[in-house]
Amino acid sequence: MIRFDQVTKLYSGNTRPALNSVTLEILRGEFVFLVGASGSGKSSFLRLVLKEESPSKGQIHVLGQNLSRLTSRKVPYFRRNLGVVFQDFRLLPQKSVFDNVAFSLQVIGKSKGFIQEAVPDVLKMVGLAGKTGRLPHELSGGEQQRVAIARAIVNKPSILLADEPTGNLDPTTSAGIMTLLNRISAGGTTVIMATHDAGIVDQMKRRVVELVSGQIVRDERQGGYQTQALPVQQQAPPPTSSGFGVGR
Ligand SMILES: Nc1ncnc2c1ncn2[C@@H]1O[C@H](COP(=O)(O)OP(=O)(O)OP(=O)(O)O)[C@@H](O)[C@H]1O
Repeated sequence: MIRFDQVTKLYSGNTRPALNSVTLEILRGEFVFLVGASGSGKSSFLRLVLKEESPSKGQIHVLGQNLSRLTSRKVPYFRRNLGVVFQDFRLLPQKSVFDNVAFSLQVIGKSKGFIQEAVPDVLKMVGLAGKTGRLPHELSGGEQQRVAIARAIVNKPSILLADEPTGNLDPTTSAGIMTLLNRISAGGTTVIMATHDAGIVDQMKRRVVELVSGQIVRDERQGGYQTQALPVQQQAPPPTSSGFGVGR
C-alpha cells in the first residue's frame, strides 16, 4: 500500500536531511502512529506520501504507483485516493458545514445527486447531522475537526493522513476524534497519524513508528509513545543486594 525504499529528503538550503534513508512498508488497513520530537521528519513523511514533496534519494510507492513516475498532470487524480486532516482544521470560513464537505466533491466533478447523498451520510457518520448549516466559527474545535475529517473521507479514500489532528483539542474531545479515526480504520482505510499525544498512542496500542532526526529508530506492532526497550530499567535488585544498589 505504501512503501518507502531508502528515502532521503534534503530540503534545499539545509545541511541535514529531514528524512534519512527511511525504509518502511505500511499495509492496507493498518493504523500507524508516527511519533518523534518536533523536527524529526513526521510531516515530511506525510508530504512525501502525498507527493507534495519529492525525495532527494530513494523510491516511494503508494497504492501500487511509483511516485517518481507520476506526472504532475496525474497528481490530482492520485490524491483523490488520499484524505488529509491537519491540526488547524483548514475549513473554509465563509462556507457552511455542508458546503465545506460538498466543495471537495464539487472540485473533482461529482454530480449534484451524488453530493446530495454523500454529504449528509458522512456528516451523520461524524456526528454532525444536526449542524450542517452552521459556519465553522459556530462550532467547537472538536466539531470543526469532525468537519475536516468528513471532508477528508467523503470520497472514500484508501488512505487517511492525519498530521496532529488532536493537537488543538482537549483530552475528552481528542478521545472522540480518536474513536472516529478508529471507526474509519475499522472500515478498511489505512490511517497514518503524526502525533505528540502520548496518552492517545499509549491507549490505542497500534503500530508505532518513531523518528529521530529523520531516521526510524523504532517500529513496534502495538507500541506506546515511548519505547519500552530503552534503559528506564526498574528491575528488581538481585536477591543478595541491599536493594540500594542503583548506580554501582
Ligand atoms: N519546506 C521546508 N524547507 C526547508 N526545511 C524544511 C521544510 N520543511 C521541513 N523542513 C525541515 O525538515 C526537518 C523536519 O521537519 P518536519 O516538519 O518534517 O518535522 P516534524 O517531525 O513534522 O515536526 P513537528 O512535530 O514540529 O511538526 C526540520 O528540520 C525542518 O526544519
